[in-house]
Amino acid sequence: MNRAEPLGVAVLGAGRMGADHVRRIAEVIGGARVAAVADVDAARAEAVAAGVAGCAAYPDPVAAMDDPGVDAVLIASPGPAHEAALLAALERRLPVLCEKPLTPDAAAALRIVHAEAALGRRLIQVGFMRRYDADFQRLKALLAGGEQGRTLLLRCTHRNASTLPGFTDAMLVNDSVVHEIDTARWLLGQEITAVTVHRPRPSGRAPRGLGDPQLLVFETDAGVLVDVEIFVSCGFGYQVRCEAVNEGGTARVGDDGHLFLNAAGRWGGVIPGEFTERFADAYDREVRAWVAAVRAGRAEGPSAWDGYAAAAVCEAALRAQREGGRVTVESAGRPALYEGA
Ligand SMILES: NC(=O)C1=CN([C@@H]2O[C@H](COP(=O)(O)OP(=O)(O)OC[C@H]3O[C@@H](n4cnc5c(N)ncnc54)[C@H](O)[C@@H]3O)[C@@H](O)[C@H]2O)C=CC1
Ligand SMILES: O=C1[C@@H](O)[C@H](O)[C@@H](O)[C@H](O)[C@H]1O
Repeated sequence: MNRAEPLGVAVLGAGRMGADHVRRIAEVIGGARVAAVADVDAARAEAVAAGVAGCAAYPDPVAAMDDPGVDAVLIASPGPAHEAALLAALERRLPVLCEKPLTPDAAAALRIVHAEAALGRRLIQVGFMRRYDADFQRLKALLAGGEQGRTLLLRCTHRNASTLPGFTDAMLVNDSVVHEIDTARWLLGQEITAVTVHRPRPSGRAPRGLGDPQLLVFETDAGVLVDVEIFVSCGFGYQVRCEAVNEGGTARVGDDGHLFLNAAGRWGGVIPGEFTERFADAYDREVRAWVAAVRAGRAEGPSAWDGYAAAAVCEAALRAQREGGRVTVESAGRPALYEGA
């Protein structure tokens, strides 16, 4: 599908991420234009579309996909709305960039994998944007190079300053830890096979009903342990760190790239406030790569299978949260479409 004219994108969901992706496509990346915006909150869709020349607003996401100017879809509605939007896009053979999680549960994710596999070609990329972050890419290259030997442990920290009321234990896994699940699979090239969840006493800052922070320990099929501190009401900013403990050294990303000072008996740096700031460059690279691939008729980046694999691990983590103990991950067979990907 090599094409000269810009790719016409329908953005579904005009909330925080959707509005930011609209700005990114309209003003930052080139090669694409926002042809339509849809939000079940019609006023929100209209307000966002009004800022973009030639962009139509719809209250119905399917109507937006059917806009004549639309060649591809970016899904930025909440996770539970993803399955319906993905199936409608696949039915129309429209390439999709779907914000994480692919779906909040493994059964729905598997339905998407099977629907795409039945078409015989990849149309879906999942928005695991850390794969596009320069620091994480450096860490991946270092691990792949093998100069520090085999990785033994991956130690992850994921902190948000605060979260909205209504954030649940399940969202802690499906919306937040899902990033570490994908990051670990991608960095290590291994599958996660089991998970245990540990809960300290909850912070007084956590929204009512949320057990925050939590410590999740994942085991991979090659015997690596991945621990994740998830703390979504830490109060002081947005902090994502990942340290690989290898046979011959350690390598960490997370603070580098930001100002780090030593001064008069103190050390420290600047902590970004939000993911939109910390991963701004990764989101730009992600959407730019998606547009370039779609315009060239290719599919790349995290696949629907990666979305399913993460959902299967999330499901095991939710069971571990509820029931305690060590829970093994149950995974379906990988369709041929995703072999070697
Ligand atoms: N990659 C990343 O770092 C991040 C990804 N996300 C993901 O982005 C997606 C959206 O998250 P936010 O923008 O934070 O949520 P939000 O709540 O700010 O916005 C969601 C918008 O979707 C609309 N909406 C609800 N149902 C819809 C439907 N069926 N069709 C179309 N629009 C619908 C809502 O009215 C709202 O305007 C989620 O999948 C979330 O997990 C969110 C934050 C960061
Ligand atoms: O994807 C994201 C949010 O949905 C999630 O709620 C946050 O915890 C993550 O840090 C952010 O990257």
